[in-house]
Amino acid sequence: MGVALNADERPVSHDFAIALTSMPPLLELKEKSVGNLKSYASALRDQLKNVKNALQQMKKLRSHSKTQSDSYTSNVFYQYRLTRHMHQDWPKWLKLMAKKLGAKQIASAQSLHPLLPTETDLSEALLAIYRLQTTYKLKAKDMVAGILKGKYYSHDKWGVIECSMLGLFYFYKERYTYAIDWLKLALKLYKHSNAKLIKIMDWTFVAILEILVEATRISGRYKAAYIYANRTLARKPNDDYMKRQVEQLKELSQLPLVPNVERNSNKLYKKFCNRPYPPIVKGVSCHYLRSTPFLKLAPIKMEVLSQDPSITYYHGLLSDVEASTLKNLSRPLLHRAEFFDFKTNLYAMDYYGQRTCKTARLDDHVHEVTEALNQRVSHVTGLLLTDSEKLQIINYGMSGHIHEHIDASKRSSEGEWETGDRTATALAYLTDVEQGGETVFPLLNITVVPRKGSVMVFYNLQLNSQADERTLHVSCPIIFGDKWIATKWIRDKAQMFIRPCPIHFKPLPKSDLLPEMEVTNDLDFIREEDYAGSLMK
Ligand SMILES: O=C(O)CCC(=O)C(=O)O
Ligand SMILES: [Fe+2]
Repeated sequence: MGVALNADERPVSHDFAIALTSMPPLLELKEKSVGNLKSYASALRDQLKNVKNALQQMKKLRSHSKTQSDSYTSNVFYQYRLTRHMHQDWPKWLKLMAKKLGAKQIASAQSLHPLLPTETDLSEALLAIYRLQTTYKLKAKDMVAGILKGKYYSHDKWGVIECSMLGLFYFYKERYTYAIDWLKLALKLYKHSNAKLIKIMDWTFVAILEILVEATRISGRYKAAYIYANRTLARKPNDDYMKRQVEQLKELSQLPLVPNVERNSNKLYKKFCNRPYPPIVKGVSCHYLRSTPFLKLAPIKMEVLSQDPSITYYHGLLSDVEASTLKNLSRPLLHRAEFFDFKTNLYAMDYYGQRTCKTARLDDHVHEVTEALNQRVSHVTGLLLTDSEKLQIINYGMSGHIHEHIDASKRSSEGEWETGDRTATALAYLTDVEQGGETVFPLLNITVVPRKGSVMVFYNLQLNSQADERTLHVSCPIIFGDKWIATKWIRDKAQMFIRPCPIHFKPLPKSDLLPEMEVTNDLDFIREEDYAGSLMK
């Protein structure tokens, strides 16, 4: 349940890290900036040419005067030429020198500035890497080599600055082991990098060493801290703080190595998403569904993943074209995910990174594909989609995920929602995902791998309409790829005669396995703009 922040407190962001749909504008922006910088460089080159020409001309005159024995006053040729040159050419050169260079390009760069990723965007990107690395226990050196969970991907190499930023980010998150790995990698990469460029971006070798001193000292790795402090001092011999550090660390480094225990995330999704890849999906049974006249003509392959609670995976329910149509219909409507706060009965902005995705709702009759999907879901489930919610499309962002949750409202008495609680969820996968992004039911030990065109249906309610807490599920952080889904939440009231509560129904005992879903002030939930902000000041 969320704590809604005031609209004014929301940091401005372009949502670049939140959704992949934001990436094409970012790439366009990059192309524009490159074009602009090229044109600026060409203006500077033209100016340099002018200066060189002027020098050339001057040199010619000077050498002329030196080689001639006759004096300036007696040589009519030289006299006339020099007079003309100094009178006519020089004011021209002066004018060229005074010309404001690249004014057009500077104005264009300034106009692009508000469109650039903000501090919040960068914080979210750092947080995405953090989520990815800590969920899947990835090694920094593997990530830099393009290896994610044992699979190699062609990649844009990260350099000193990317590694240093991550090092500092982990440092602020008090995850020193990761911080040290990233900072050490940054130092290693420094040797093969353009030091001048890195310096322009305010990173120096010694700045990285200084953070390493802190990270190793705070985490109790005194020997390493002593070495880094000495290396820093060698570069900054007058640094009194570092002198004191070296003295203290010399003594501390005699102590046995006992690194401090680091805080570990207790988030369920992290525990359950990091399983061997590819996950083994154990279905109960698999057969063709031919239960209605429609399905007799077009049988659907179904995998029963769980009988109680019922979770079924229907394959080939949507074609590739239909999946693309749903994505395209939603694109203009996508916005940062909100979540329903049952305390306030309002949709609230998700400031705590519980859902790192963009969402949109599509009307049932907006297109023949939305109608067809409804019809097919109704055919395979036998449920009535009257009063069901509008189709929700989700586009996950960088390392996008959804924390553990249940789809039912979790209230004991139905009724606040006029059409009843969410009997079932029909979740259509609109993309395959290269790695990660599985839907996991931790309490049932079920992992569902997204398959484009397949629809997974699970029942959220017991037959007495109370939430079935065993359906707790998460969407694991995407490791590589693009994940889109379409979710249809089917409401309870319409199923009154289809799913009646039997007379001798025994409700499930209240589960104490269900995590408390209140937003806590756990560091995992804290938006990291403060950290990234402080990195850049
Ligand atoms: O994307 C997924 O795998 C799960 C989505 C989900 O749980 C939801 O939208 O409620
Ligand atoms: Fe869900």
